Amino acid sequence: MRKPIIAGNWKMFKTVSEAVAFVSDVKGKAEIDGVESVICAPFTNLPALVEAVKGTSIKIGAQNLHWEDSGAYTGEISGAMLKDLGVTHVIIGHSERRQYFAETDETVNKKVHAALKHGLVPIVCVGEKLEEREAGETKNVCKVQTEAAFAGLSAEQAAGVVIAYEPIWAIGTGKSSTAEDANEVIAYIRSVVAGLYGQSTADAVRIQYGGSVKPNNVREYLQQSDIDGALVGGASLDPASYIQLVEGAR
Ligand SMILES: O=C(CO)COP(=O)(O)O
Repeated sequence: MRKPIIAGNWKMFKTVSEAVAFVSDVKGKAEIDGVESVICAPFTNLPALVEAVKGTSIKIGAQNLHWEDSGAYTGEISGAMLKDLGVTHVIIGHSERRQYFAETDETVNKKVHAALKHGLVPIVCVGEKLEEREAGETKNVCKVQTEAAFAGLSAEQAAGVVIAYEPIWAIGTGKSSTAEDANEVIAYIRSVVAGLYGQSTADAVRIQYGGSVKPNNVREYLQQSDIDGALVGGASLDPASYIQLVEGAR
């Protein structure tokens, strides 16, 4: 049984005081036995959030990292730094980073290796653009991105990676993929992992859906055979909504 994982991607939202207030609102509520609940916040919030969730089952993630441990990389943050803070997860290769910050399949792969080296759970984002979907390229795009992200990983490392399938046209648009369509692509992504490592590794890898997930549709996604969680942007920012998202994965 794969443990469902709900991760909030706060993107560039919330100050430190807003982040701490959020945790006091969701404490004891966005904590459901058998569901992993992770808040992926801006770097500036991470120390205060790690402190605020102490004694709860809520975990804290970052939204990016650099692949080197240290060095002359102005403005960057390393996996070693995140681990030292008490961060447990890190989003890698979000489509916004691929689009606006020149993230490539190659840098995604380097970052996945760096995260695993430091004992961080990588949440690797893959997904197609609207024009790729319309051209019938959805599965191929996901295959190429998944294989590139996993390059050089052992089966044991691969089993610990979380994949987030996020069709780009569904992000922040309110136009979510149907649960059946998302499940079909996610099952396909699992078959790609099986092709690389065999079925038992593929069965261990957790694959989330992301893109306009809300409290009123989260359950539908999680009921599908291959969808193991959700990576949620907008609807993860409000405490009441975040609690419902975690409850929806029960
Ligand atoms: O990008 C996303 C999560 O990483 C999805 O964002 P929305 O939930 O706001 O569509």
